[in-house]
Amino acid sequence: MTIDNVVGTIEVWLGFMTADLFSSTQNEGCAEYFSEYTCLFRGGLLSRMDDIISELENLLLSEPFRRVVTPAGNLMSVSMSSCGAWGWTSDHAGYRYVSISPATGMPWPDMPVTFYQLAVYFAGQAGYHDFKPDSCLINCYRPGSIMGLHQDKDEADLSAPVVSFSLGPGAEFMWGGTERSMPWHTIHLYHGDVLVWGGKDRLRFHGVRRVLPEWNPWTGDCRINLTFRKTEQSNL
Ligand SMILES: O=C(O)CCC(=O)C(=O)O
Ligand SMILES: [Fe+2]
Repeated sequence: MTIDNVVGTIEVWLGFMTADLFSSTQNEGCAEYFSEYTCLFRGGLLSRMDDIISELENLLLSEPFRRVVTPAGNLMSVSMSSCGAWGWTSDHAGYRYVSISPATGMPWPDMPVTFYQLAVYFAGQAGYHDFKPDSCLINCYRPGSIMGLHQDKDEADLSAPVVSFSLGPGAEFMWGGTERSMPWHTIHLYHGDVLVWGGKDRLRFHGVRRVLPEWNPWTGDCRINLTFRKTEQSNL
């Protein structure tokens, strides 16, 4: 790796870069680094879009997007669906993973093989081998939807990365530190992008500040984000 291609790939990350980055083999298949543990594959999904969208449409028939409330009783602006053995949900009792969809009373739809294989592939390219996601949360951001700064920490296995697919209108993704009070930087996520974070970055605060008012031929005005996680819940 040359200094040129490192510099060319970093949008705003200079403050977070460490000397480790230059000697790291953690994510040597990575396209763009944001740190040693976070990697972006711009447009990584574009060649598979037909398959992804048709699987998505199919699973949304049995598990449509729905809005959930936070434990404090606030309706989230993002609507959600899930597939895989475990689905993330929230209500007055708290944030958690469940194996039965609260909306349908049925197990969540199976995770499509295409989704699973792509998530495993990009995790591997980012240096996270043996990733076996058992949950895929699907978020739909309509114009005006946001997701506040948060950590993904409801998974029992924090050694596995989070693999995130972005579809549809672009978004300003906030990428912060391991404390809420730390400054955050903007990573622009666009249609077809894959972002993978894990290791020391696994508990970084992050969120979506804004979704661009765009119309996308595949998803219309809805930004869809899929996050693959290994939850390793034990009471299945
Ligand atoms: O929409 C995104 O890009 C991130 C979603 C997210 O952080 C989450 O679902 O936990
Ligand atoms: Fe998150």
